[in-house]
Amino acid sequence: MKFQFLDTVISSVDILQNSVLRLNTGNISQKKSRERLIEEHKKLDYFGDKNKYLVHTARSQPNLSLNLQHRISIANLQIDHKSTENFLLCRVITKFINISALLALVEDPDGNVERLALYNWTNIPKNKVEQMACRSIDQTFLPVGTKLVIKNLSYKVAADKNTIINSNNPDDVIIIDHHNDKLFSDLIWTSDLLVKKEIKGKTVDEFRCRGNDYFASKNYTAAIDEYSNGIKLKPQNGTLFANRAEAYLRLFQFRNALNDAEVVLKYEPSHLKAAYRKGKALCGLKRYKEAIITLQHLHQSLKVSTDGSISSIKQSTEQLLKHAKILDSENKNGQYDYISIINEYCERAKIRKDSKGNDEWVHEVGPRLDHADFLCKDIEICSIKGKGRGLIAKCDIPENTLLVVSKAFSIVYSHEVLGYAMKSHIQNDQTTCVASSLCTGELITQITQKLLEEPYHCQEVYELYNGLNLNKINKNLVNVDIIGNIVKYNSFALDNVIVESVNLSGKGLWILPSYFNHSCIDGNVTRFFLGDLMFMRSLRPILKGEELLICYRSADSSYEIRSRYLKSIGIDCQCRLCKLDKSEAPKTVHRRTQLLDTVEKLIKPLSNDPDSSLIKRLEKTIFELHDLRKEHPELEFDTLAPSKILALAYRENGNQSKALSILKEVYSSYKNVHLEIINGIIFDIVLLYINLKQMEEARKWFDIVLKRLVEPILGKCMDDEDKWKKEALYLAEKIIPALNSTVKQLYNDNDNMENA
Ligand SMILES: C[S@@+](CC[C@H](N)C(=O)[O-])C[C@H]1O[C@@H](n2cnc3c(N)ncnc32)[C@H](O)[C@@H]1O
Repeated sequence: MKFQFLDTVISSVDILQNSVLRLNTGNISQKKSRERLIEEHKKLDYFGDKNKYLVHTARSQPNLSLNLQHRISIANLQIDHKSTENFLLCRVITKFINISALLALVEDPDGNVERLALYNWTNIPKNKVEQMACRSIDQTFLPVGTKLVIKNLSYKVAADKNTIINSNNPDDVIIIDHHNDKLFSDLIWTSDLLVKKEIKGKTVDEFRCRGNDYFASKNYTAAIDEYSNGIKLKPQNGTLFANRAEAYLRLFQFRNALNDAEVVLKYEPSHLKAAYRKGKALCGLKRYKEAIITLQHLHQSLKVSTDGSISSIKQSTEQLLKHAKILDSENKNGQYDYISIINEYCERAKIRKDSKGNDEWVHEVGPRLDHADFLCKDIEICSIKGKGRGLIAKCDIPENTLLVVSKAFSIVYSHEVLGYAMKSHIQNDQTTCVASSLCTGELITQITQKLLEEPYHCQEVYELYNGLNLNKINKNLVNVDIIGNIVKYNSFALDNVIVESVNLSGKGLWILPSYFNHSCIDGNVTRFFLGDLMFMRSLRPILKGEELLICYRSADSSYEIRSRYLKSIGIDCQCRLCKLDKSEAPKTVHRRTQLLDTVEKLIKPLSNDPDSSLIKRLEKTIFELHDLRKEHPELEFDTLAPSKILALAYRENGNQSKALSILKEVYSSYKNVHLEIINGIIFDIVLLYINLKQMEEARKWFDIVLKRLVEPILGKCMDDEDKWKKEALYLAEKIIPALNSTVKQLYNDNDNMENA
């Protein structure tokens, strides 16, 4: 299967190769030792394609003539530079493995080692005769010791951020054998010269120390290798298992971490660190109750211990136990401390100014938050006619009830693929489009990588693939085609929340929210993102048996845009808005398109100086747009944005009361529709009242917008209104810092705030 990301086509095999490379190679961009590279290459073998292929025959050229001056060493290769004149003389030092390209390690005469990827060497045979000639890529393919000359090579940074030599044309690779090796007969290979001193077998302790060194440099994959080598020598070594458990925790491989911690505890039940790590792994695996029992047990034994050296683990255990209890309560009761979650979010999404005043991420990745999932017991997944599965209310559900909280299975932020500087400084439609495409590609790769690491997740992910017969596929086998489809049909784009003027965008896969079906206009569930956490609440009272629906694409985008997207994911939406849109006469559709074009042209120069003729033309167009839908004014959304602009134009012309009346009219017509633009309209009303110094009215409207902004997170105010409002204000200012100055104007001293 091929995936198109902008103008780049990537095959599922390439995605698999990237994932396998990342999985098996310590993701550090630094030159690695020969030993380390060999270790990593060995691990790729497991993922190698064992099928037989028609393989290009490597050439030996008896009359090869080369200008030896153009021989280049691996150390002199330049990233992203294609060398047409120079050639590389190298020698194969590992067997080749087929993962979309043929991968092996080569050394040059100076002893430098690098990865080599040979592309376009294999073919899938078409006919029987060719099939006979097929072979597997094994030890006999360009065996270890084969000397090669490679022309036209390029040097790249691969998906795992390590370097790799690429050759795309088999004709550029020439075997150096007895026919032509005279060319290099004077050359001495450094590795041949090395005195082969007897390498003493490493001890368990040496493996442990090397593992610790890798751990300290945050290369957890390499650390795991070293600990594993030590474990092979001495399978009862508790320290190695305990250390490896921590390395697995750092890589979020909780099942592996738990296994290791349990091995230690089997032999050494009082191993404190292993018990702590077991508690952590259980939290990661969402087995909160077991985590609490483990940690309580540990806490108890630490309490009675008189050993002074354990104070730090005592403290961490107390903290982790407290956290496990919080996670358990979140999971069981849906009780979330929103203030602390928002604080945690702001901390992790922190931006600071660099010396030139540019925004700079303190955290290059994330934010990813550590909170539990929640599923309201009053809803369930059922089969829905014509839609596959969906969610149904088991009983009547009040407005603003927390239905689901879900942590992303995997999330990719735009700044992680683009770099924050690029995202913030070249923010335009094109960047957004590039970012979205890159995020999708990266999301598929990361999910693939996660499933390769922990195949037990496959089932919950594959079950999202509507229409997939799970009996027919191997649930533990990672399949990039399936993952690609799951991402296409189920991924969510992050489309809200602004913290410190940072617009976090990205894409993710959330498991439970993926079961919600779509309605353009009759959605009864809203979603709200805080980093990788998605909160879903009922938008209005929902009756028993009613389907819970979210909106995949906003109703105020045109039918053309909406339906194009919905069709791409197999939805022929039958909501009242789509039915009306579909039933419209072509003449009406054409006229609307013309009018919307006119609006577009009219509002473009508006930011300069809106004159009265422009206002008149805008009013005329808005009137006509209304008129096109006069039978169904409740389903007319085209005039929302132009009306907001019209009000702005009146305000710029000094007619604030007219601006106010336009905005208030829009609000009263659309206040029950869940559209983000309505919040902007109410906020404009607040600002107009502030300008008019009518603070009481301003505060009244501010309360309306505050509720609309914060209720999706905090829920409705239940009893203590003052407390609710204080929390709401705090959250709103964190989420939308632009509110800060408005709040100050509205409640310009602390006393007023107290009375708010
Ligand atoms: C995110 S999934 C929702 C869960 C899905 N129904 C399932 O069983 O896995 C999106 C898919 O659900 C179906 N779907 C969602 N909303 C729909 C609607 N309004 N009408 C028809 N199919 C819908 C489409 O097949 C769509 O590709």
